[in-house]
Amino acid sequence: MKIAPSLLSCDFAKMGEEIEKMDKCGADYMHLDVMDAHFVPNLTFGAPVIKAVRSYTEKPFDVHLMISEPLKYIDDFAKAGADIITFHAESDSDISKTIDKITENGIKPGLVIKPNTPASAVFPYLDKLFMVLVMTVEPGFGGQSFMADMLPKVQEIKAECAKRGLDVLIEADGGISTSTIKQAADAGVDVCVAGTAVFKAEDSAKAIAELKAIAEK
Ligand SMILES: O=C(CO)[C@H](O)[C@H](O)COP(=O)(O)O
Repeated sequence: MKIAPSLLSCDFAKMGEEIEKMDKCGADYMHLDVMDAHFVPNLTFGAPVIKAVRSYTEKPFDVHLMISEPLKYIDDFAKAGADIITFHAESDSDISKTIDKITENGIKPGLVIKPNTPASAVFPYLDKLFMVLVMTVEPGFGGQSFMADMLPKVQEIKAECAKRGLDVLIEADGGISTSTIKQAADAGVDVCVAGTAVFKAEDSAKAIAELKAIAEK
């Protein structure tokens, strides 16, 4: 199980140092939540901030675009140093064109589905994807409760990938903790995003190690 700490829960005044700390604590990816106050009811940061903190780690930047028109901004996030860009199937941009734009920039593409979107929404694009992100909360805010009823979607996507011989990573985002990560792992999740569970822990290194140990039991 890979752990991607969500910087949404970090101290924004020290984002660079927080990234450096997560690197030392054993994070696999840095998960950066970009919100536009339109696609979701919250506003965070954009490409200039990501560019400013890029040099604090060599670990991959996993950039989750919760924005209405991702296609317009792919070049900006690529230049800022994203390694993986995930965007929503429910956004206003053409899905195929957006995936192609991400790939043309040398970035790994991922498609995200909100809780009310069926697993089948990602099926037409699976052969072009590096990752599928299944939201286990409604996107917009950290600290929400894990929706275990999203896990059958993980199993459906895993099964479809296996049927087609595709190796696509499945990421889960929202409400991941020591109480929920085992269910996610058992369903086939490869990467868990964790905000509160890592940043609000007294010892973030211990929290990441614990999450991994529980997932791999
Ligand atoms: O994308 C997100 C919200 O849209 C966050 O990454 C997610 O909620 C993680 O936070 P927590 O682990 O506290 O639930």
